[in-house]
Amino acid sequence: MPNSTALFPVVAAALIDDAGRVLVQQRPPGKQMAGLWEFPGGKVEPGESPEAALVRELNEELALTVAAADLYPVTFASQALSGKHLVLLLYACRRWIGTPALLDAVALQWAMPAELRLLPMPPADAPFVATLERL
Ligand SMILES: Nc1nc2c([nH]c(=O)n2[C@H]2C[C@H](O)[C@@H](COP(=O)(O)OP(=O)(O)OP(=O)(O)O)O2)c(=O)[nH]1
Repeated sequence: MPNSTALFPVVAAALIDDAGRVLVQQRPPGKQMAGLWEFPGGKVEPGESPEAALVRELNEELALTVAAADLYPVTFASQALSGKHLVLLLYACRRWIGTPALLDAVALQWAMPAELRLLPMPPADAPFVATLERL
């Protein structure tokens, strides 16, 4: 029997600066997983490519201008989440225009990949940290 669980596509970016630090943001109160630290990004809207969605989200959440060509697929997570099935695509990005602005999150911080282990993050993100440490 086919599995009818709806896929829930989400894109996220590891913005990596010249020092090798990665930008994470803290989810605001009232949202699912409030208070956890995440990679900037969000849901892929119907009809949108993952890259277009991430370019849009980085602009909406951080006021950054990013070219789709500067988004490099790194890895993904696949897990059940609230009755749906989350497919979370992680991209790396080392080039953007602008300075990250706090438009959506409670707080932003640049952290070395090893330091991310100390932050509470959504369950799907845990394997991403080890992958980023190896980049
Ligand atoms: N952006 C992001 N979302 C993540 C990460 N890890 C993780 O499990 N998620 C989950 C949390 C949410 O269930 C979903 C993203 O939804 P969201 O509510 O942040 O998306 P959005 O920015 O499009 O939000 P909105 O327009 O509905 O306010 O993916 C992550 O590292 N970054």
